[in-house]
Amino acid sequence: MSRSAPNIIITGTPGVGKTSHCEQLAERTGLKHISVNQVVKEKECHEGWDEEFQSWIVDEDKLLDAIEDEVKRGGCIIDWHACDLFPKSWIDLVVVLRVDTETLYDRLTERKYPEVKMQENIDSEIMEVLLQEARDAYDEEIVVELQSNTAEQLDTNLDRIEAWIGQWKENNGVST
Ligand SMILES: Nc1ncnc2c1ncn2[C@@H]1O[C@H](COP(=O)(O)OP(=O)(O)OP(=O)(O)O)[C@@H](O)[C@H]1O
Repeated sequence: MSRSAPNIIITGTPGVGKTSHCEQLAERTGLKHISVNQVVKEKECHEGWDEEFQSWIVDEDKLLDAIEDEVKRGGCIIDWHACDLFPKSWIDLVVVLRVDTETLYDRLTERKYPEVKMQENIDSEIMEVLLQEARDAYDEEIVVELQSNTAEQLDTNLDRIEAWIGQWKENNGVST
């Protein structure tokens, strides 16, 4: 099935700014924001709640089944802190958001994250875990790393992604 608009994953360590980017990008472009957290919760794509990490234990097969039809039509912005479970054939662009350690620390402190979760996320950002995961799972040319420390960077990122969507549509013969 050919897509009428590209599918984009916006990923990164919790607190980098995925939701902020996805919501504003959806508003600007009309693409659909798929918040995986919300899908997991609403469609019960999980095997229970992890108390220590305060997060759902995701059933990936159920999750993929839940979003497959929508994603295959195209025009989805997938918002999640993991990316390698989505089939390569579904995805046109993977944006990995990055943030400085101090900024991430402040954002997670504000959210009152449990200590174990806070440390895990900060380590993960320092070790570039999500960037590596994206590079391992997708072709190099569709993986883009963008900084998300400031509101100015967020705006510039949105401009870049919006321009990329326009270019994708042109390349794929989709009128805008
Ligand atoms: N580029 C940015 N500049 C300044 N503040 C930002 C930026 N991106 C996000 N923030 C702020 O950081 C906090 C976390 O952002 P957001 O919820 O978008 O992150 P997230 O990656 O979606 O987190 P999670 O994975 O937990 O859902 C919010 O208070 C948001 O306003």
